Amino acid sequence: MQLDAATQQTIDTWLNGNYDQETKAEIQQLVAQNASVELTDAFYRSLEFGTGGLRGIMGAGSNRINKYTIGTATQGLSNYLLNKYPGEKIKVAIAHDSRNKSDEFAGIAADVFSANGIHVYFFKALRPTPELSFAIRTLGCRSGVMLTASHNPKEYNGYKAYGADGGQFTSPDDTMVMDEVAKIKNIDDVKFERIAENVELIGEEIDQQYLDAITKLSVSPEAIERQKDLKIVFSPIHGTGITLVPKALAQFGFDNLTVVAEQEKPDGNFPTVVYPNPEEKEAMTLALKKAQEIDADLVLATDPDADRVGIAVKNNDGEFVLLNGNQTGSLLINYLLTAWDEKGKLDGDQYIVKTIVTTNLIEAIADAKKVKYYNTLTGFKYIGQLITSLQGKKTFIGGGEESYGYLIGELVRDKDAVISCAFIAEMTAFYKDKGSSLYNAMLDMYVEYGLYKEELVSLTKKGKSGAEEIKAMMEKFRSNPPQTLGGSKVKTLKDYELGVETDLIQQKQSKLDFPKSDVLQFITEDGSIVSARPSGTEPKIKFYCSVNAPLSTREAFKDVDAQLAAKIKSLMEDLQA
Ligand SMILES: O=P([O-])(O)O[C@H]1O[C@H](COP(=O)(O)O)[C@@H](O)[C@H](O)[C@H]1O
Ligand SMILES: [Mg+2]
Repeated sequence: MQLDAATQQTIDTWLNGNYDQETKAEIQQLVAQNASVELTDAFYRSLEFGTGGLRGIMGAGSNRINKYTIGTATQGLSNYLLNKYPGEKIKVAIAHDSRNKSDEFAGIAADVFSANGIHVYFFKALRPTPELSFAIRTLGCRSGVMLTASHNPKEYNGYKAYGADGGQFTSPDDTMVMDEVAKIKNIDDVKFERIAENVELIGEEIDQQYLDAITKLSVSPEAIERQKDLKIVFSPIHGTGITLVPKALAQFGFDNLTVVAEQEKPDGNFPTVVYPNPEEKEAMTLALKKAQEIDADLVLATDPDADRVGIAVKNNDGEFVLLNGNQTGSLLINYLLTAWDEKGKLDGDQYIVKTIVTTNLIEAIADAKKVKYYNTLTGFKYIGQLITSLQGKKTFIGGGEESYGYLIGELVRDKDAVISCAFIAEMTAFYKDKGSSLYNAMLDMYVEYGLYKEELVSLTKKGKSGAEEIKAMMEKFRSNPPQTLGGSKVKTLKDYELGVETDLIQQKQSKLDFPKSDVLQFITEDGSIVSARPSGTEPKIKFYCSVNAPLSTREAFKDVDAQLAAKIKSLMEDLQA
């Protein structure tokens, strides 16, 4: 069997150390089978904090999610907190989603925090990720963790780690936590013995505070009052959305909700879908079926930890169409700015946020409404960080990213599908109340600002060899960038890893004002953008394409849309040539 020395050493540590029999048996079985690929993947490194915290496949190994890696991460986080807040009675909050073992891992995190003398507010049953962010802020916690792998396949689990502001850790604290985790060389240095008096159960009282707070954000309660029978279909896709989305919609005033029965029950095997990800068309099938059956106005579906939401609306031919994250995000921002404007609430102090791989349509909308916009790197944690840095100086109206994540208001510092569902329903009611529909509101938005069409192409490359392949692809684009894309010259290259923007026509370079990140962007003379980056949560390389063209009328939509689809295809062919 061919294993490198460091990997072999880690395996030996696990086989000889204080790990339980079940774990050792799992490793020994792989050793007996000479499963060098599996062993390498499981042990060649320790799990690292990526875009969305720790995330990995469940199983034995330093590069897997198991009670030992969760325990070690929590010990590292505890050490960081104890250093940062010496002499203080530190409080943290813990929640978990519906995945297999999420509850068990949440218990381990509680054991370790409490054993370190940290007070734990422990959600006694599954809850959405955004509610954890809210709880951290409301309960004056210094940190919090959410046990979830978000929308990843069922084999995965993970650990989203939050700071005192309710946002996921960003630099320099993310590295400080990781350094503390890396310092733990021996599993015996992790305190697994729970101190029961340090663990306090929480639940309904936080739910109610959260629901009351988000209801106050509502901008168009009159429209909802008149359209309260808006027919909404909702699916939690076997996740945590069920705990709060129906209540939030009810509290906003909607009283005609149908929950997709087959997907209502939380279940870590996600038995009715291939992936529990509302970005996947297939995951929306049952919700769409229900919507057709009852002739609904709106379809909403949330991912397992209820921070993402996918939606579908009826087009003018009476068919339900799925909107992508750029469309929903643009619609939300357009609605919010319109409604704030109508109420005379825009006074120059407000702002919105998107990420660099999210549609520039949002910039066009903000410009037209004279509202300031910001771009951040991919990762909602950067949006959260920005909100915290501007808190008290400017007002955050809303923000979002292409990967189905949005947030309205400053109560939470992560994407929030509960708030988003309420506001997507509110905007649908708003346009219906004006005699239009959400679909027509989208067409009108395109007529006003131009039709922006985006597509995400991801290539999956698993394991150590996959990671190397992705690295090589990025290097190739970096050293040999495309000259033309979709028939138009590439005029700008942005390299966020080097922090440099190059004007390829004038051969001029300038600095990019962003933290370093492995992202490349090619911008053509006709305004198309292609961004390439390795995913930080899944073994994938991602290509984000964005093209746009003017749209003269609602009726011209299908033709212009088809032209833009063809353009994206040719762009992607050029890129892969
Ligand atoms: O997975 P989630 O929903 O927690 O979301 C996390 O991962 C997404 C995908 O990231 P990547 O492209 O690096 O895989 C990011 O867009 C998102 O901001 C982040 O919060
Ligand atoms: Mg999620």
